[in-house]
Amino acid sequence: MTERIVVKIGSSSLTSDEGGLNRERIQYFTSELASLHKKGNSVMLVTSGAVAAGFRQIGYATKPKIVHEKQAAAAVGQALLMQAYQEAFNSYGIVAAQILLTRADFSNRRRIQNALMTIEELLRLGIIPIINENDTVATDELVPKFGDNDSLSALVAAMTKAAKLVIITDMDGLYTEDPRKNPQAVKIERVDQISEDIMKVAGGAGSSVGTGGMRSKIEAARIAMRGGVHAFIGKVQQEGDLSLAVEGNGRGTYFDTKLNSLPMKKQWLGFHSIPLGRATVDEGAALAMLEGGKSLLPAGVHEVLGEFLPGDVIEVANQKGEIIGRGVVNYAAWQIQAVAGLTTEEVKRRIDVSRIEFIHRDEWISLK
Ligand SMILES: Nc1ncnc2c1ncn2[C@@H]1O[C@H](COP(=O)(O)OP(=O)(O)O)[C@@H](O)[C@H]1O
Ligand SMILES: N[C@@H](CCC(=O)OP(=O)(O)O)C(=O)O
Repeated sequence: MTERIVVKIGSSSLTSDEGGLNRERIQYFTSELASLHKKGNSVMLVTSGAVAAGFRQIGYATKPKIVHEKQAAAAVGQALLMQAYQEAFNSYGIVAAQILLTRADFSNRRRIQNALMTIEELLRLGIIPIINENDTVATDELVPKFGDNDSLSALVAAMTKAAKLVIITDMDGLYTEDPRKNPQAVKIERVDQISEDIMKVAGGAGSSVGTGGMRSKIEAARIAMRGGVHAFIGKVQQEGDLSLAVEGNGRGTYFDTKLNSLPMKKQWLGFHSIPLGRATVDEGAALAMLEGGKSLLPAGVHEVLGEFLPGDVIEVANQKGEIIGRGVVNYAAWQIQAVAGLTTEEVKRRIDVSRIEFIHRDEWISLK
């Protein structure tokens, strides 16, 4: 069976603690990816390693921590990384393309649509898109950053409606604790649902070149699963390991989902839109939205915060303060404040709105 597959490779798998690219590893991963590609799969690669590849080249002794130093290292390292991949893929007769994205690109529907159309065209031509965060423009201060590439890879997988996301790291899966800290930790083979307990076992980065650790990988698996993508987190080391991972026999943890892929509009709403307010709803309304697939009427709204206009996105919380989803509102903040808790007849008497639903079910995504 041929599939659309996103493979993410972390810095820890491509470079050493001392910095610089490990060419042998690049050669190995490329041959694994080429063999997936040869079988007719549409393969996308999300790769880290720009900072780790570049810092030694420009004379830093260790992986930099200051933003502009990291960016300088990435600017040098990204070119080295791409050059190494291009050469390696060329030896298999495969053309590779570079795509650099930021979180801001995802929050703008037009921009991400353009990026997706480019990716579609590349895949149609049998080219492997090689994706990384655009480190030289993304900083925590100016443009929100992914930081690690785990969530970037999950968003790419969900947006392109991939069947699988393979996150390659230096550990052969998720353990009950970080095995570097507790060698007695036990491997978790399968996860069907990402519960609070699963989030708790995942710790931070293990090596000095890694960034997100297991926590960001689990978060990525959660985004992928929500978008209908099966995820795998693990290690590939020997010939054929990547194909084994894709086929379900890899050395790692599998995160299986029963959900279908989400339409682009709902993905944008759930994961990339910027909410401008929050409405707290009563228990009945929360249940009707989450389990009955119903719209939210003013009667179920308890409290509203923020300044928003019709067409803006807000978060919806239950009475415990937990966020249960996001939706596009049909009312301005002052309008819903005036009619929260009132019956539909009463609302119609008091204000004039184009649609009676405060949030229509077609403009809503549940995040519970
Ligand atoms: N529960 C856990 N199970 C496995 N690894 C864990 C766990 N908690 C933390 N880790 C650490 O996460 C590291 C992998 O993340 P990271 O260093 O960011 O790698 P990468 O560069 O591949 O993204 C492992 O080396 C490991 O030390
Ligand atoms: N965009 C950055 C990624 C930073 C990073 O270390 O990420 P990761 O190894 O995936 O945890 C780079 O290429 O260096």
